[in-house]
Amino acid sequence: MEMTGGDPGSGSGSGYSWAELSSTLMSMLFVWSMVQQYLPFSLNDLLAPITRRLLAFVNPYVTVTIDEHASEYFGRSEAYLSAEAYLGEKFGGRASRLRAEPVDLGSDRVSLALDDHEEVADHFRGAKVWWSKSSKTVRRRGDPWSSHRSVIDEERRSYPLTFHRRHRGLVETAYLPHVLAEGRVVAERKRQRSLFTNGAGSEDGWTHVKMDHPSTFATLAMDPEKKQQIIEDLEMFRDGKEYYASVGKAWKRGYLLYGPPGTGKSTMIAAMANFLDYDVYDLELTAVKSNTELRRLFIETTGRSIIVIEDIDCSVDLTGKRSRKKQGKKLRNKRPNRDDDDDGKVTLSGLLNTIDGLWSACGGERIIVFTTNHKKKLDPALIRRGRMDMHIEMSYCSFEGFNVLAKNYLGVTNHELFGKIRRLLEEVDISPADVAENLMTRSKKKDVDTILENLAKVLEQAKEAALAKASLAKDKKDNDQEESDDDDSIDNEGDEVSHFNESEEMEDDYKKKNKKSLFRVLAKVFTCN
Ligand SMILES: Nc1ncnc2c1ncn2[C@@H]1O[C@H](COP(=O)(O)OP(=O)(O)OP(=O)(O)O)[C@@H](O)[C@H]1O
Ligand SMILES: [Mg+2]
Repeated sequence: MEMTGGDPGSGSGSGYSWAELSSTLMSMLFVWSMVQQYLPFSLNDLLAPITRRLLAFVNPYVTVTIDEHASEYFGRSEAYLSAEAYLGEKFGGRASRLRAEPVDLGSDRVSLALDDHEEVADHFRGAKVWWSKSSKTVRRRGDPWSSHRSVIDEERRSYPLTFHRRHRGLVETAYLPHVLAEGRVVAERKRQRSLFTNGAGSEDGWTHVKMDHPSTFATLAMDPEKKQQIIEDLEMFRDGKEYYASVGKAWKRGYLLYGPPGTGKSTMIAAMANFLDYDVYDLELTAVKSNTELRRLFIETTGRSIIVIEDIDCSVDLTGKRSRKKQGKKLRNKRPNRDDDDDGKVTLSGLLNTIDGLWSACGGERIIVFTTNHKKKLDPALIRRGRMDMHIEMSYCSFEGFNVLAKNYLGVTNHELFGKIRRLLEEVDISPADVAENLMTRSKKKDVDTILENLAKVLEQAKEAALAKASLAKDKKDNDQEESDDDDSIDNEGDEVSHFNESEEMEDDYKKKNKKSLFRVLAKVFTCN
């Protein structure tokens, strides 16, 4: 906000004639501008402060300007948005020129704001103030971090607020806080949550649609205790503005969701966003061309949002292990460094620096969520506490999880087959996605008995398949062991050990994936019968 002496525009002041004063001022200014043209520059400079003081003496009005952008490269300022919401709500029915904007993409609701150069008078505790709306085109450099110095013309709007200087204290301490608080309430009421995505062909970074995902914590199948812990953690975060300020921490929190495919990681993110009433920024890292672009995308996110990077291990070559292996042993202990910049792709250090930069530079609460199927493959620096504060494992379907799904999909909380299904779920790894798929009714007539019987059959088949695989794997391991006992010349160097472990781990994941597809096949066979 900027405060200057100024002109209240039309309307009557309190206690004397504004029209008289206005015409006197106009005449003075006119004469002064004529005289100025004939004065040398140095004299003009000398007289400028005196002129300003003289004008302030004869013009008792002060103007405070609320700009659309607090800083050149940041989004629209919160103060501006609040003032806009306040004025739209209060004068929407009275101002003669208004601008209608859809509340959101695809929305049929519109919000009303004052049109450019429109003016309205407001009254507050006996004081009269004038709001107007002005706009100007500014020329600014494009991306501040980019080496390409493009220049962009941008329309910048502002709300100048004018009042008599004797109301200055009232405006500063009571009226403006009142406008901002009221505006925030109105904006909150009208707000429609959005799902932002990048890489949709838009040059400007994010594009958004209405966020409309039905997932809630009530419909999420997982261990109830763990679920409660997460809900409490989110509540602590949401209501923790003062706490975060008091301990000197940025109001941000990171969650790492890991677990096999189909266990509800993406579903959990939607439930989190619905619970907190936050926007979601789904960041597709493979579509980000450089660290520079990544920084810009992060900075463009707004407060009260969840920034999501799904399958972080697959997105880019971010895993320390993999990159180190590629670069050779010499680099094994190298920490991600701050200097490696834009070489045309996002790097681990670029991502770390961007997160840390966002954490310290941007106000407003933000959550960042990474998801992965392979937690062990991630560089520890990426997921250390402080960046990823809470690590949440999403696991195969438990009986408690099944109960939630049965209630969601079939509307049942008990059945004679529940006991059997419980025992099978304890022995078989099946994802909630696969259970959900089996619980989907294929016809209008919901035959709960048949559906649950089919699920029990799928679980039994899966159990047999798993046993057969385990016995095959055991035979293979015994064979390998015999062969390796025969060969004493193997060099058990650390790197090779870790390589061996990793390939084993990958094989494990591969097995799990196969098991999952096996479930899918079985599910299909049974649902077709
Ligand atoms: N825990 C769960 N609770 C309720 N529904 C679930 C759960 N897990 C999976 N589902 C169902 O399965 C579908 C797929 O789940 P989701 O996309 O969340 O899995 P994911 O863990 O993100 O998998 P991936 O690792 O492949 O991304 C969801 O649309 C949802 O219907
Ligand atoms: Mg997912």
